[in-house]
Amino acid sequence: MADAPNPFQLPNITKFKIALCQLSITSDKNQNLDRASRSIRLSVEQGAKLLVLPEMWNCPYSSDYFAKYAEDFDNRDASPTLSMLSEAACCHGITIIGGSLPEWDHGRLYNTCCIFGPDGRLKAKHRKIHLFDIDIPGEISFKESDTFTAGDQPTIVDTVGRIGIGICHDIRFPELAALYRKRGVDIICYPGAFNVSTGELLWELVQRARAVDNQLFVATCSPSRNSTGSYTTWGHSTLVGPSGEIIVTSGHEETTVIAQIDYSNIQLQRKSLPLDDQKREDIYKFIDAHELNP
Ligand SMILES: NC(=O)CC(=O)C(=O)O
Repeated sequence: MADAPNPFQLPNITKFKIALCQLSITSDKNQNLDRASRSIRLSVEQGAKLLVLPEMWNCPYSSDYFAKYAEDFDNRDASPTLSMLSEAACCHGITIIGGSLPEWDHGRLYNTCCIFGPDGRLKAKHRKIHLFDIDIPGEISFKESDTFTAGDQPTIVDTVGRIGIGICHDIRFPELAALYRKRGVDIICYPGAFNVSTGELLWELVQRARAVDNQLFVATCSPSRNSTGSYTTWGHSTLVGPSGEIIVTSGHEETTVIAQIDYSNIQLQRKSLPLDDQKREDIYKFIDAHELNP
C-alpha cells in the first residue's frame, strides 16, 4: 500500500507552508469531520501545501470510544473519514498527514495515521508503533495496549520532501527518529495528544530533542484542550527547526497554525555542525534492522 521510499531523491520542493490543524474534538463524529474540513480549507486559503491533523481527531481520546468510532479503511463506503481526507487532498492539491484514527483490520484495532497525496490517493498508513501505557499514581493512568495492537513498521513518504511519521508516544523513542534521519527524512510529523501532566514537562523537550539530534524539522499536531472525556490534552502544536529552534507553537485552544518551512536550513545546519562526519561509528553504531534483513 505504501510507496517504496527512494533514499536518493532530492526534495521536489524546498520552501513551502505547513499547517498544524489543532482541532477541538467532540463526541459527534460528523461534527469532528466538519471541523477538520473547515480547518483544511482555511489552511489552503493561507497557502499551506502540507497539513497535519491531531492524534485521534474523529474520536475522543478514550478507550471507551476507540472501537465505536473505528473504521475499516479497506472499505471506503464504511470509512467517511478516509473519504473526506482523500477528497480534500485531491480537491486542494495538497498532502495531508491525517492525524490518527482508530482503524479496524481483521478484528484488530490500530491507532493509525493515513497520508494522502495531492492526487487524493492514500500514500501510506502508519500504525502507532509504541503504545502509550502509563501509570503515574494520582496523576494519570492510561493503557492503550488494552485496546490497540501495535504497528510494526516505520513509515516514510515522499511528497513535499521526505516525511517520516510517528504518532505521539512514538516521539519518545530516539531510535525511530534516528532511523528516519538515516533514511534521508527532511521532516518528522508526529500527530500527538500528550496529556497535561506529561505535556507540561516533556512535550517541547522531546520535539526539540528529536529535531536537534537528527538536524531535521519536527512537526507536531495535537487536539485542543477542550476534548470530550476524562483525558485532558496539552495542545501546543509546534514546528521545530533543524537546530532545535521553535519556529512556531500554539496555546491549547482550537487554532490553525501556519508556518514556512525552508529545507535549505537542514543543509546549513549540517554544514555548520557536521554531526554525521563526527559520529564515532568505531565506538558505537546505529543499526537499521532493515539493512540486516534487506
Ligand atoms: N497519546 C499519547 O501517546 C500520549 C503521550 O505520549 C503522553 O505523554 O501524554
